[in-house]
Amino acid sequence: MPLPKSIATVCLSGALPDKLEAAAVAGFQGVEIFENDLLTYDGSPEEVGRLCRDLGLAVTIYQPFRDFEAMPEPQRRRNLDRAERKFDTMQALGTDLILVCSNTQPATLPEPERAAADLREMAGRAARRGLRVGYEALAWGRQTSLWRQAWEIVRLADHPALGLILDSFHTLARGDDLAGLEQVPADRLFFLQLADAPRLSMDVLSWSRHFRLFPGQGELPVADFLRDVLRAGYRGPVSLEIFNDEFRAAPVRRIARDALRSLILLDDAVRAGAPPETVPAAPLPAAPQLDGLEFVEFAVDEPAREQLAGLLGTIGFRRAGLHRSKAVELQRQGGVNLVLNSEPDSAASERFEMFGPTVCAMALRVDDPERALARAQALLSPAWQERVGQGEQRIPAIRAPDGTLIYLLRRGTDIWADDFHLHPAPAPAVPPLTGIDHVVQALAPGHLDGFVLFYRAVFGLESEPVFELPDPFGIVRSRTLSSADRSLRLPLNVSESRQTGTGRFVSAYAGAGVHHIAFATDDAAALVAAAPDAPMLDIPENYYDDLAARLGLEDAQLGALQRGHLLYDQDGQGGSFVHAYTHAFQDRFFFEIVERRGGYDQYGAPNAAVRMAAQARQQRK
Ligand SMILES: O=C(O)c1ccc(O)c(O)c1
Ligand SMILES: [Mg+2]
Repeated sequence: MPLPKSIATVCLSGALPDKLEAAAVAGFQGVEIFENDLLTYDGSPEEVGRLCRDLGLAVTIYQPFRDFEAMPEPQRRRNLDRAERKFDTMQALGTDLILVCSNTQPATLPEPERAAADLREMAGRAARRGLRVGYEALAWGRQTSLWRQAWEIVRLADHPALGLILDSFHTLARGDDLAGLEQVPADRLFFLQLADAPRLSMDVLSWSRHFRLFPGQGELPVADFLRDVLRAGYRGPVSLEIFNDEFRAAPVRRIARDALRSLILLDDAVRAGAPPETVPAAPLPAAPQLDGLEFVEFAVDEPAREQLAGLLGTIGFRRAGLHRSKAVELQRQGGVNLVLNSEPDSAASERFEMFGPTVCAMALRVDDPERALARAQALLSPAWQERVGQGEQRIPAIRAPDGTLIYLLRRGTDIWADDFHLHPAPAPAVPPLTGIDHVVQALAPGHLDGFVLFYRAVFGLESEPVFELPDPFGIVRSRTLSSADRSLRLPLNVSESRQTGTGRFVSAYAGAGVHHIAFATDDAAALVAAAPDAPMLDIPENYYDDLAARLGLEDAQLGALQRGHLLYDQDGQGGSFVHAYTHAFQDRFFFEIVERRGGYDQYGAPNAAVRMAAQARQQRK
């Protein structure tokens, strides 16, 4: 049996009953009741305790109890009286554990013996009522800011009702680790809180109060931390304590589901090396081996289908097949398949009715679709089954967090011959595309961390740190997820401004969606030269002047780039990147042609501002 999963009410939005219900529906077994959530609620602690029991939730802890230890008199006495009143609340709630976080007051005395004596007194009073006290080092505590200091005080106090509480954020944010934890007797480890975070350079209090993330969304080694705690013998609940401004503002059910998904993934990450009784008996089905995108599907109607086929035709796409029973056509250029779906009464038409022309599905080639689907389901992403015609293939699918369908195809199988009448394609007039290099999605603010967790968890993608890209009308934040072999690359863009290209796209779609698709080629200049009708985005001369100055390109190379409206980037290891953009289709999504040379592994971020300014000009024409 894995350890019980718990979540602090502070992670979730809404009134206290909404938080509790969301935690229970997601599948948590316990909750930490945050004092503020109780104080602001108009029901008694008894009612809250009853509600938790009715929902099948244990109240794992009541917290926080602040600024208690090592205070001079008369605060010392007052604090002990205050503790008695909190014990009453705990008994009404039905929990036996209170979290005392280390004192942040300037008046606290620099005397561990005093802190220990006060905690011992509090623990003695708690024990008389069958209650316990846990002591946690806040990273910004006045005298106690490291777990080893907190342990030293607990050890000195030496009371069976007093133990240590560990919180991954406070330890990892300080660059500290758990070396030496095995010296702490396991029955002194009272509680475990987990939180991840992005690496930020700011004061640790603000970082902790606003930017914590669920494990797997950030950059801290939370799995290693958990493994160390389990190895030290801890057997209590594993509890998420995430202070995050976006989570507090988001729909509570969505955040609660992300929370549980993060713990399911974490259980699996620590399997190797964790005591077997602390993790689920069955491992998660392994993440799929990915082999790129077999197709991307657009929801269109007849006029949009014709216009989109027209735009694609300028870069060499041709109609290569028609579906046997549905209004669906296959457009193909080299190794790229795009499906244009105008079938009424389908998942695609539903998307089209809501949003207009938009990407409604992506198909991933995987080693084992059934295993990939089982993993997705185990990670709380339900299967989706599209209506199929007689004799047609059933393709397993799941839905991305924005509702986009993700089909799972067995790599190496031909999915086209059964369902499509295929036409022999005429020899292309332009150099062939070799595949889909990347697919960029624009997300509504507040959705990035949930998407990152979904793709990391379900598909085992790796994520890169956030880039900030300047659009003329605001900042676009971009974080890329990709498979280790780079056969799948998914940059995710978010903008707080509604005026940026990303922001306008998101408001037009009232949500998230594919904002652009980059096609790979071996020779971008040749492709653009052979596609004179392609509406390529104009790039200002200043850009090429700067390129010459910055990178010292030769005149011939510079001239070729400029003629082709091509952008250029280099990495420090001899790799380079040549890319160009089409105009947007109906001011919605657009296409990019990319050529990677010499192992270049980025996305031309230095050129993003030039591209976004050119698109803003284009949009105003
Ligand atoms: O930010 C705080 O004050 C705070 C309170 C309680 C905790 O458990 C914690 O980790 C932080
Ligand atoms: Mg904590």
